Amino acid sequence: MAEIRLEQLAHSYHGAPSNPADYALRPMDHVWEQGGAYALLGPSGCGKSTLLNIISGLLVPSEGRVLYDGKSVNDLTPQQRNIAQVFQFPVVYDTMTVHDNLAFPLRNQGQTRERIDARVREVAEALEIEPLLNRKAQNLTADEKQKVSMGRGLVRDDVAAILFDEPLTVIDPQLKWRLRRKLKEIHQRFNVTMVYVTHDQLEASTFADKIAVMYNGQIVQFGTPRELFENPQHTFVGYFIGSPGMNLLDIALGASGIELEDRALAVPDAVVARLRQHEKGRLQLGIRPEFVQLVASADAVLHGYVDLVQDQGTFKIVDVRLDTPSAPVIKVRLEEEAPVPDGRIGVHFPEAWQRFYIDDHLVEAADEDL
Ligand SMILES: Nc1ncnc2c1ncn2[C@@H]1O[C@H](COP(=O)(O)OP(=O)(O)OP(=O)(O)O)[C@@H](O)[C@H]1O
Repeated sequence: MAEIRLEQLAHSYHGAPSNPADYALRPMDHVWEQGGAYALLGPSGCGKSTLLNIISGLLVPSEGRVLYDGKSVNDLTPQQRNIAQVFQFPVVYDTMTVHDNLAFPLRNQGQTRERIDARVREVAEALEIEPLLNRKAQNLTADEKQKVSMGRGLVRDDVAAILFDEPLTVIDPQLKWRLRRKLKEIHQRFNVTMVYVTHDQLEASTFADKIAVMYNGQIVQFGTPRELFENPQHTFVGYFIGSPGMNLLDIALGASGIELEDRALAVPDAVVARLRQHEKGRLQLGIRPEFVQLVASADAVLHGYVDLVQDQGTFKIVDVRLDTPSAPVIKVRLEEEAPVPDGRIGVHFPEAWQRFYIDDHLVEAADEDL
């Protein structure tokens, strides 16, 4: 097990990168602590696989260093790095039994037969594949093969880390949830550093204690699921995490305070003063659909009409179109039983849940603002 540290790491697939857009990974510093359960979450093409392959040694970074427990591994092969990697599609030896597939990495290390058998049984039991141990891998379903692939990653207890690259893609949706929980249990039991790549926020938050959100070749936030939900450091995190994502509204700093088009919003003076300290840039107000309140028309400065109601079974998503000149839509998440208001309604953003962004980055509240 190891701490994995990235130092000014960057990668470009172009021979001679000349601008930031030429980089699949932009310069980053990051630490995965020893024994942690982490997810690397982001949309397709943001650089997740590139980063994982650099950590495992399948890809040589064009800039920066990867350190395991403080030592650079840039010049080491994947084998020398002692990393286990589980890919999207199962990697198993079809002609071998499940037992022999799991035993293979240990036999390569020359471990004793007793030790191998004990460890194979332990891992098979954790993954609930004990009944399959004597079956040939070629006769297994895709789900079962992927469990064997995971088992091959878990079976060695000397690995620096286990990297999972969207490992549940081929798994039946019914089984996915169970396997994610299983992986979490296995993490707690074996205490090994795990990095789990996914584009699915639910998958990330059920597995990981901390999630690194990637966007455009950068880690834009590293935090617990709760931190990502309550305090998105970047508008992308606000938009990507949550169901639906955060409402983001263009606002301006006027003489009297924060203005949303032709309306003056109720924002504490200290927050307005703080925003005024910043250079010019695109200013946005973010508010999660869970925190928007629909109130009596007389009690609000913003008003609108319900445009659309989507019943999700356990909650409702209501689109409210504001009656400001550009008529933006605000998403509001309501309890399943809550009534949907009729006619002109007031829309209120509680101060505690207002977040402000300049050029997509959160403007942190100063202690005295809180
Ligand atoms: N071998 C390659 N040669 C050139 N460009 C590449 C190569 N591999 C990836 N890229 C580009 O690098 C960027 C990051 O790709 P990467 O596969 O790391 O993203 P990802 O987040 O893992 O996406 P996905 O979830 O679709 O696998 C993308 O723009 C991709 O087109």
